[in-house]
Order: sequence, then structure tokens, then C-alpha cells
Amino acid sequence: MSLFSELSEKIARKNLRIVFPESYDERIQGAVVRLKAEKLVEPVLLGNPESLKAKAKDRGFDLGDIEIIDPANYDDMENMVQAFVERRKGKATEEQAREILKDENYFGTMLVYQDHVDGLVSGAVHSTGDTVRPALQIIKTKPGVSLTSGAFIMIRNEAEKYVFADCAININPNAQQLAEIAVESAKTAEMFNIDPTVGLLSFSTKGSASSPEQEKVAEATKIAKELAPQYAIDGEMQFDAAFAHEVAMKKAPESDVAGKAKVFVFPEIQSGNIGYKIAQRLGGFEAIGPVLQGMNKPVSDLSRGCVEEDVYKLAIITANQALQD
Ligand SMILES: CC(C)(COP(=O)(O)OP(=O)(O)OC[C@H]1O[C@@H](n2cnc3c(N)ncnc32)[C@H](O)[C@@H]1OP(=O)(O)O)[C@@H](O)C(=O)NCCC(=O)NCCS
Ligand SMILES: CC(=O)OP(=O)(O)O
Repeated sequence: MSLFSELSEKIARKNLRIVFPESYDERIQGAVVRLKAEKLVEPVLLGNPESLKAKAKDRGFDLGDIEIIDPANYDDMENMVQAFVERRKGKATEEQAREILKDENYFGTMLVYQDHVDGLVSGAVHSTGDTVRPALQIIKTKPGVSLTSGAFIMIRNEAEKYVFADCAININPNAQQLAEIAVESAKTAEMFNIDPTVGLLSFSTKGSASSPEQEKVAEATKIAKELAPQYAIDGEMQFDAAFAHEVAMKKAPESDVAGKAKVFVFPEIQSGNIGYKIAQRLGGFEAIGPVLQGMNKPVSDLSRGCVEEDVYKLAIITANQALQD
């Protein structure tokens, strides 16, 4: 059974409620109609019900009985404002909260925080910063996790499944942060039935070059192994050494990860974001994500370059995360 068939089966008819703040976007509308028809999630849209339905109809979609919440006429607004001020104690006044909550990502994130919905999918229109900032401020990370990071589930021909991280959030993580990203990425892999064998990537394999950048990855590897001895984690290594058995035999023959890694942890965001887009655009991989790792509740960001299928699949992933919470 394919990964997405399995994930769909797990959430079918569970009525998990996922909010899609970018409700006017055509890709979002197409995806929510499918998700609802297939009983995979209960989508919640934000906006004026009449104008949303009219826009959908123009595009040939029928929103039917999909729930629409109009933030401009939201019955529970007072409660939401108070909850926001309480959560952002000392960082936002009541007046500022009312203004901030006009932003659909903040409003949608508060619905998640207040348990009115089980998860959020956004980012088809907004940049990653504008999509995830509300979640970082309001939902925050799980106890024991100091930072969130963004992983992509990379799939080609169903048999080839990998996790790439961090491609989305932390611009230049230090060794401790990189180690945490590696451990969270192994957990993400497990959640989606991907072998959690982790390679921490660099331009150097096991000291073949020496620089502060390479040393950071070597140090992160050491910390990650201590943090999570249950996983096979190794580094620093070049991508070819991590991926290809014949190269691993030459560059790191003693490594239990080299040549076998399925989870690729990039040293900083530039290589991670560039790397996943190259695999997607030149390598023909589907790139689903970024899935935010280590958050208290599931919030997922999309790339602005996404298509309807990506929205559909990321919603399935987000609902699966909600099921496990
Ligand atoms: C994610 C990002 C937007 C956060 O930056 P920011 O908005 O300037 O964040 P701030 O430093 O003001 O922090 C805002 C809050 O988020 C928290 N935060 C920031 N980064 C975090 C992280 N990686 N994990 C968990 N929390 C984080 C801060 O602790 C802070 O919380 P507080 O307000 O309760 O004190 C920023 O790191 C970024 O732009 N990353 C790159 C995004 C991107 O363009 N990716 C490429 C496309 S996918
Ligand atoms: C994940 C990502 O790169 O997002 P965007 O394309 O929206 O910047």
C-alpha cells in the first residue's frame, strides 16, 4: 500500500478538523473539496461565506457544507482576544491583539491553540515567516524541544522515500540545535514509516576537510548520538557518502549510516532549501512540506510554489500528526 493510502486510511472518517486560512486560493479550495468528499478531514475555511462560495463556484467548485468561519463576525472573538493577550503576556496589549487577529494566520493559529480545530495548513500565499511566526509565538514547541524545524517528505516512485531537514526555519543552527533537528527528523521519519537512519550532511566526510562549518556538523553528530542513542545517526558526511553504498565504502567504510541514510540533515537553511528544490525540480521528487517538527500542535507550511495535490497531501500529513498528539 502506498504511503499516502496508508496515511489516508488512518485518518478517514475521524473527522479531524483542519483550518486553511488561505481560503480564497484556488489550490486550497480544490484540495478541501477533495478532502471533504473523501471524508479524510473536516476542512474549516476562513472568510465571508457568501464571497468564498461565489469565488469557488466561479472556479467550478462546490463548497457544499464545508464549515466557514467569518473572522469579521466571529461569536467567540472576545474570548480569543483574551486568550491571545494571556498567551502573549507582556508582548501584546488587548488593542494590539484585536489588530493582530485580523491576520488570517494568527486567527487560524488561535483556533488550533484553543482546540477548536486539530491543525492548520497555510503558506500557499504567505511566506514561511508570516505562516509560522504565529505558531512559534502561540503554539510553541513541545516540552523538552527547544526549537521547531521544517522537514520535507521526499517521494519518488513510491519506493524512494526520504526526509530532508531543516529546509525551512532555522537559518544557521548551532551544533546543539542541529543535533536536535537531526533527532526530530528521525522521529518524523518514523511517524511516516520511513527508515530513520540519519546522515548529517557537509562538504566533508569524517574530517576529509577541516573548517568551522565542518566542525559544527561533526559536533552536532556527537550531540545527536548522545541525545538519541536509539537511532542510527552519523556525520559529518557528504551527500554521496550518505546515499551511495559504493562511495560510502571508500569514504566512510566504518560508518553504520553511510550509504544507507534515509534522513538527510542539512547544515543550515541555504543548503536545505536549495537541496530540496533541486531534488523536486530536477530529480522529479514530490516534496511534501515543510512539516513543522517539534511543535505542540500540528501546523504546516506550504511552499508558495505548491499545487493542489501538495495542499491535499500536506493536509493528510497534518491530520496524521494530530492523530498522534
Ligand atoms: C522562522 C522565523 C520567521 C522566525 O523569525 P522571527 O519572526 O524574526 O522570530 P523572532 O526571533 O522574532 O521570534 C518570534 C518567536 O518565535 C520563537 N522562535 C523563533 N524561531 C524559533 C524556532 N526555530 N523554534 C521555536 N521557536 C522559535 C521565538 O522564541 C519568539 O518567541 P516569543 O515571541 O514568544 O519570544 C525566521 O527564523 C525565518 O525567517 N526563518 C526562515 C524562513 C524562510 O524564509 N524559509 C525559507 C522558505 S521555507
Ligand atoms: C518551503 C519554501 O521554500 O517556501 P516558499 O517557496 O514559500 O518560500
